[in-house]
Amino acid sequence: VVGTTVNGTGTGVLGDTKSFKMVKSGAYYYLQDDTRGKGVHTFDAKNRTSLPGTLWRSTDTLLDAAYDRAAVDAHAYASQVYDYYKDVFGRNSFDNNGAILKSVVHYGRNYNNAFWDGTQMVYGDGDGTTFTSLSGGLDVIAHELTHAVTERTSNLIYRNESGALNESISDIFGTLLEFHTNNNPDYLIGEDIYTPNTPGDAFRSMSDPTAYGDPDHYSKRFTGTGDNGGVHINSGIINKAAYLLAVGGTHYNVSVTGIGNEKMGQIFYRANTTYFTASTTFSQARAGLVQAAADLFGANSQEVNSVKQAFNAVGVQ
Ligand SMILES: O=C(O)[C@H](CCc1ccccc1)CC1(C(=O)N[C@@H](Cc2c[nH]c3ccccc23)C(=O)O)CCCC1
Ligand SMILES: [Ca+2]
Ligand SMILES: [Ca+2]
Ligand SMILES: [Zn+2]
Repeated sequence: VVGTTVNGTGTGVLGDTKSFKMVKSGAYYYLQDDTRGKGVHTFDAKNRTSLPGTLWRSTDTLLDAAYDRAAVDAHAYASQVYDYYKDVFGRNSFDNNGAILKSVVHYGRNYNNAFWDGTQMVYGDGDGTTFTSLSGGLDVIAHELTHAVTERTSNLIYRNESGALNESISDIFGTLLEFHTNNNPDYLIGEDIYTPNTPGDAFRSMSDPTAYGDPDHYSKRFTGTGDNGGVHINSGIINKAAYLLAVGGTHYNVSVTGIGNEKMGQIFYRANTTYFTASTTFSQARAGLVQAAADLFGANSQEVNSVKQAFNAVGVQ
């Protein structure tokens, strides 16, 4: 819509208060942020599955009803992910040309998932037991938006090893968003929205993928056809390598010197946007990450050595 920017405030999925930009047009206020790129727009699918639904409209700037919570987080967290890519990597939205960030909430009925469909981020409300509204997890939103970045850069094929690499990159930046914004950061994925009645669990772990049945070494990779050849399963191998690269540690008797989250993120961002291609395998990813680290820190740097150690530790040469 065409209108004037105003400040909105609201309650998120976890009951936390946050502020965001809205546009006032006539008598209504919309979840439209005109201050970031070409805009951040949040829609309401009204529990149906036609997309994108309608641009979120309110009669005031206070979104504190239960039905508003999913939209508040989708809008505020999408803005935070926009700011991260702009401030940290100088990337203006997923297309690096300010593309409008579209989010849709209240998709379907009790829909226990979320996805990037090539045009927008779509979030279900969950069934209230296995999941609560999936836009309530900053790591989930950054995960989905990173699929858009990957699609516009390496465009890693969403199947087998390139797909698991695609998945891991999304988990990595989902996690880096939590640390960058200091939003209860951890190396778990989906902890804020998974099993709302059970604290401390998640559906994936980067620090210990085996905690949720995912492999933490190449010798344990899934070779079946399910899950597009295990894209959400074998991502554990790269997730573990990324965790070790950032934090350090000894894994299967291989010691890795940690270099910190920021440098790990820089290396993965540069590799994904410069060296990875649609068909990049785990082994080729190692080479691309080594090259990215060399570009950033020098061929004989600790960072380069730590990338090699991390991939040795998960059995990828
Ligand atoms: O973006 C993705 O990789 C996932 C997209 C899944 C999807 C793909 C195509 C159509 C619909 C849904 C969504 C997320 C995901 O990892 N989903 C996993 C785990 C999961 C979520 N909800 C589930 C319900 C049942 C089984 C598994 C799941 C999956 O779909 O495998 C990412 C972060 C949070 C949810
Ligand atoms: Ca997390
Ligand atoms: Ca839980
Ligand atoms: Zn994903």
